[in-house]
Amino acid sequence: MCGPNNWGWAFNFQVAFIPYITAGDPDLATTARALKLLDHWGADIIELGLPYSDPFADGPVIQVVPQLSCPIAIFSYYNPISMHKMDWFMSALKDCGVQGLIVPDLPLEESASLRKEATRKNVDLVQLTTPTTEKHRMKAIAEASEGFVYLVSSVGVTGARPSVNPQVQLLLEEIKEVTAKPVAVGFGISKPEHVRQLSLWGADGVIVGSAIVKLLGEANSTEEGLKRVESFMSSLREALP
Ligand SMILES: O=P(O)(O)OC[C@@H](O)[C@@H](O)c1c[nH]c2ccccc12
Repeated sequence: MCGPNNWGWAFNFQVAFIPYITAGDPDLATTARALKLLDHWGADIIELGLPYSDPFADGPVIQVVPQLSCPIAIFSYYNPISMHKMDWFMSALKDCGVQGLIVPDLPLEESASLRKEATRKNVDLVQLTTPTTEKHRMKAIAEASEGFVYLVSSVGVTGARPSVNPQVQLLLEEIKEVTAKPVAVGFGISKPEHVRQLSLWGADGVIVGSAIVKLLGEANSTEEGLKRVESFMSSLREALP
């Protein structure tokens, strides 16, 4: 069960491990299984990507969410959300047992109405800051962010990277000067040494997406893919303090 807030104890005792997978990739049945296994293997929060096809409302995935012990943050671009009435979308998230929402292409200046609706439904709208965000804007983003702040580690797109951007150490120092909220770092994290480094720099959470999606996508079968994800997750979790 969740603790006193939407995120349970995810950030209370350790560096949170936050895997990302995309709903329906390769199919909804696999997503449903993957959610249960990621939860079992120690995910503290799961970021669940909502493709434009918006399959989230389909059966198998919805049925699994209430069975999970870790909180779910839905990850969606603004387009699928804008195709629905905001209160309907937010009620659908809450009815499915979702704790958070991350919308990477919604600028802070345009997020007020979505944040208002999210607050009404007790869904945390998590904001993102990047290495190029000015400090005063980073402060405004952190203040507006609910639940935790998503610190994007590098410019560019998602994808495993050989090392963590060294700028993240200073970015974490700067963001922690302006907020007491947990800060989870994402983009490119794909090795135990990345996790160790971010923990040393003071990250409250590490978000891993592409490396997991790749393991699932490159496997010859769902079974093989999930087995690979299990050993990958265990290698990363071992690196957490
Ligand atoms: O895939 P990576 O490099 O591990 O980064 C996490 C990322 O996948 C996930 O948080 C995410 C998926 N799609 C995004 C779009 C923008 C920002 C972040 C994301």
